[in-house]
Amino acid sequence: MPCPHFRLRAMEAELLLATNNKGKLNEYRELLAGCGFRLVTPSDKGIVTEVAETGNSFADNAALKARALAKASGLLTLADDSGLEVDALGGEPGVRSARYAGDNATDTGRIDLLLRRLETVPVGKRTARFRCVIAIATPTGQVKFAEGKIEGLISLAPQGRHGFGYDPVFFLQELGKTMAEIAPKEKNHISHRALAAADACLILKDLK
Ligand SMILES: O=P(O)(O)OP(=O)(O)OP(=O)(O)OC[C@H]1O[C@@H](n2cnc3c(O)ncnc32)[C@H](O)[C@@H]1O
Ligand SMILES: [Mg+2]
Repeated sequence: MPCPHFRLRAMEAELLLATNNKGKLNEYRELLAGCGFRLVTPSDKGIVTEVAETGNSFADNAALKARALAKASGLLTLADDSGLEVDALGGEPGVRSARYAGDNATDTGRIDLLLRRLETVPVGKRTARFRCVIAIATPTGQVKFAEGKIEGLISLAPQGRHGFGYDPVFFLQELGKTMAEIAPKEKNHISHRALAAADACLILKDLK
């Protein structure tokens, strides 16, 4: 007799996670686990699409990615555009967070550039926030949004091995640790993405 759990999962509709970022994917697998969809990736579906992130806001770029992949796959699709805003840099790198040190740069390269640009900025003026905007698109092009943010300080040097991107230099004052020093489960309780995903989950449950 087939396992009842298997039968339940087989009935769940698919939700495409439109991202090429493994760090985001890992986080969403946990964050969206109870939202009633079977999560699939572009590579699961054999879809290779690089969407040009030409928007001026996280919301515009999230919608561009979600719409393009929903159209290509015929599936309900969730995309995330996120990044770091540093007050002393007038909000940079912002929507350019992934491309901050050039198209082929690594996380380490981006962090090095950020720390160099902040070399003369004292600790008290290194305020920053991570923002995340989620766009959920239907194959017919309708889009709903959810968003979240978390405040922190840019540290003087990288610390910690968890997470991805700018996590090693994002210092959480209340915890006295960087985002890369806390366990993935803990990040998934407090992060910009966790807050956005909680709202996205309500939207998804509504769409079922
Ligand atoms: O567009 P996709 O394919 O989803 O992947 P991406 O890495 O290009 O993602 P974005 O365009 O949204 O760029 C966001 C960048 O901001 C940074 N970032 C976003 N969320 C982060 C987080 O939780 N921790 C650390 N850095 C983060 C990281 O460098 C990302 O590459
Ligand atoms: Mg991107």
